[in-house]
Amino acid sequence: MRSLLPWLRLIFRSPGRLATGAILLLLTLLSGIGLLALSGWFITETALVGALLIAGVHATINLYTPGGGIRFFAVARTVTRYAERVYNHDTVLRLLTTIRVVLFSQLSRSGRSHRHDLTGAQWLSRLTMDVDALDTLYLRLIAPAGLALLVTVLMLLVSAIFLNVKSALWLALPLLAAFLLATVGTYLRTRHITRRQSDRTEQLRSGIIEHLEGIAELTAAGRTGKHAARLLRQAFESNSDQARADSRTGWQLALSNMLISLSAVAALWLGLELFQKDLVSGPVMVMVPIAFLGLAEIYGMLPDAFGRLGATEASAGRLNNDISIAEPPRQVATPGLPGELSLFVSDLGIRYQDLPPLMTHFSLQVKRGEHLGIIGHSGSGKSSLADTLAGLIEPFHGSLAKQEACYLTQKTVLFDDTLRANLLLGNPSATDTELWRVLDTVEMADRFIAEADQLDTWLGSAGSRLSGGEARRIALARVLLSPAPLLLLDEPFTGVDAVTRDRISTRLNSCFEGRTVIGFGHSIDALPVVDRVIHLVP
Ligand SMILES: Nc1ncnc2c1ncn2[C@@H]1O[C@H](COP(=O)(O)OP(=O)(O)OP(=O)(O)O)[C@@H](O)[C@H]1O
Repeated sequence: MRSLLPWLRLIFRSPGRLATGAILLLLTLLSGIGLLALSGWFITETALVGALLIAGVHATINLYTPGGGIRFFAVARTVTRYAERVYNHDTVLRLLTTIRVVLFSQLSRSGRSHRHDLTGAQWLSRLTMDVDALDTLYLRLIAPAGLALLVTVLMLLVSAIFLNVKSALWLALPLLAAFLLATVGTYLRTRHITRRQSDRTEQLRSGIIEHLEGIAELTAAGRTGKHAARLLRQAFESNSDQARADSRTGWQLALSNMLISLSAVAALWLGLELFQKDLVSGPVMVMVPIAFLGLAEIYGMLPDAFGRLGATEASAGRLNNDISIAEPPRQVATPGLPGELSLFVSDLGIRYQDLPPLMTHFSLQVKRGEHLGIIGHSGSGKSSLADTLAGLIEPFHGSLAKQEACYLTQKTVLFDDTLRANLLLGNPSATDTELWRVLDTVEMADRFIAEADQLDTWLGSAGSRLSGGEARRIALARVLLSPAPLLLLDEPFTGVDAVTRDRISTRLNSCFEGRTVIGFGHSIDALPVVDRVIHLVP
């Protein structure tokens, strides 16, 4: 339950809205109960008056006031239900916005090192599922449970007034039991299953995304069937949990409904005793039990909501974990940058989560306009260092100061958009002439001049309409367009053949003039021309 606390605090940030929504829900429920109770009273009254008239006894009945009351409750029920739905769903959408904004602003502060274990699609799927589980916490669970208690107390007061206090106390017993069965009982009986089911669903969704992303590799290895069979098994396990939880929730609902019906029968029985002693009238004797039946509407909402509470806790736990790793950024000194330097790094330490440090006491000074190559074996920490210099990974100690930098990451990232839009990300004010010039530098101008749409050619999802080496050169062109004085290039020529690479390297010299460039690669050949080289040794 504790996992829900931060989210409950967030939900109760606007108590006025929540209270208004609850009042509208209460009015809907009371209109429904009023409609049932008054109709029961009226039908009994007319039946009794009819019987008296048949027996030749003089009797009169006022048809208009109760008839008007019944119409009032019927209209009020419809109107308040409509208003309640519109208002409360608007509240839920607002809550969703608040939760998303808070969550994403916290996550965006987290270092890249914390996000490596899931792909973008897996993150999206997981966060959507977990946030969706939270947004109905108030409307499905808190408001109905609170109102069920309130309406129950009101009903007991009505019984105390129309019957007597002793009857009300007797009637409180089955209602209290129905409430506990529908809420705490359902939660306790389903929480382990639904928590496990939530984890399994999360793993299944993640597995399906992985399957789709790796379908080419799986097909090539002839493992599609085996992989799909594993997913089907996971889906079966998740569905079995769901079925088990649904069955338990169904039983709780049935038992709680049975107790409400029992309370109605008990109210009739207690009323009958009072009727026989002439302490209540016949219509009142019928009205109270019928009003009790109206409680089934609000009680009926509870088992489903409490049956999902375990899954909601699991979602909240996962989100809390994401946020806790997202905060707080470590305090790394950012000294002033001496005028002649582009980058100053002193005593830097890099570490992934709780793993042993990847790098300690790393110091480096790069002069403005200098072209530096940092080379090392695979796994020596080049990309981690580049991420740290770019500010994507928070170092655990040391100090770092740099000029404004533009970073070509090791992974080529292109957006499902036009060539122009992809390039303009590097410099939104670049002219078409500048775009063609930079395309020429990376030897991609001819490729797109031949296209009908030229700069407006669509690149496809993640640049899927380009070869690996072509996509890399477009990503490089985007970085070259940036006006940043410091460029960080992680393996800039991945996928580009050696002859093309050498030609582009020569052209890059003029682009790099006056700018500081730090290239990261396995060997000096993999980088543009550099003035100085550093070897990273793991
Ligand atoms: N998110 C992460 N969590 C834990 N360890 C990581 C993470 N990312 C990288 N590492 C580890 O850090 C080490 C350095 O990785 P890094 O990617 O920086 O090396 P690299 O020199 O760029 O390698 P390559 O040339 O193969 O790209 C490796 O041992 C790698 O397994």
